Amino acid sequence: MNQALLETRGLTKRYGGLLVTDQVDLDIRPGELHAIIGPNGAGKTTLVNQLSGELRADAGTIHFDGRNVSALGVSHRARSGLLRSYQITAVFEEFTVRENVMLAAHGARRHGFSFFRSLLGQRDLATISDAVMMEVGLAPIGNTPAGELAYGQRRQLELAMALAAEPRFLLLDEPMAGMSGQESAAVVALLQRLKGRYGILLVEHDMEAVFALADRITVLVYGKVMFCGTPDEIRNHPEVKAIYLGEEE
Ligand SMILES: Nc1ncnc2c1ncn2[C@@H]1O[C@H](COP(=O)(O)OP(=O)(O)OP(=O)(O)O)[C@@H](O)[C@H]1O
Repeated sequence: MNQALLETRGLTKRYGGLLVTDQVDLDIRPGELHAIIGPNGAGKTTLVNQLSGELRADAGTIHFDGRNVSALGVSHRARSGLLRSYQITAVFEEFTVRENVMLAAHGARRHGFSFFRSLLGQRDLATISDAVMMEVGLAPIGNTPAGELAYGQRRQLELAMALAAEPRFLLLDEPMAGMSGQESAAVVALLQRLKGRYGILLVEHDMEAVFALADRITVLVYGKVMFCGTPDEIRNHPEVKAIYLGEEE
């Protein structure tokens, strides 16, 4: 049994009288793709914000790779490898796709020891960036300025920039939202390829994608974990079917 790479205990966030996440316990293993589903307003985005460090929890703890990161901010968590796709660095509109990916690769490495930093030259950054663009399917538009990208391509660029930073755990909040059918299919295929390499937490409303991709699924209802299990267990869970999947149908 693998030890959890990302573990939360009693994670809680309230806004006034509203408990948005309520004593959430998660255990996500290395290489696992773990989906969070739940009705609108269940607290999924709030949970992601707490994991990324954008929101400080009112109670509870977050351990990443055995280390308590609860008090760390976004950039510290990102540097330790726990990151959300768009957070690694800003997209520069006038720079090309390739230049943006290179900047992300460079930015994530500049905190290393200067000795290693100096070993990683322009050529290495270009090699890493080209490999990532190939993986994400952005290679054909590597020379397009980011400002000219369609919405779906831009989300793919954000994902490429996160991958260039060589994360250990990716937080993905509705990565397919607003994409065309073709673009969503490309992201599903990409996540299928990435699965196993990184821990991934995926919040997604597209149930077909969730059931195709997830190793395990946590169902959040009114901020509480209602159930956590494999896609088959979720499909056959009467309460989940009634409360969530029934609603989808
Ligand atoms: N900053 C805030 N102040 C007050 N209430 C908030 C705040 N952010 C979120 N909420 C409330 O917390 C609840 C959970 O919101 P959240 O966005 O986390 O849900 P969600 O599961 O991601 O929803 P969706 O599926 O619609 O994206 C909602 O009732 C929302 O109105």
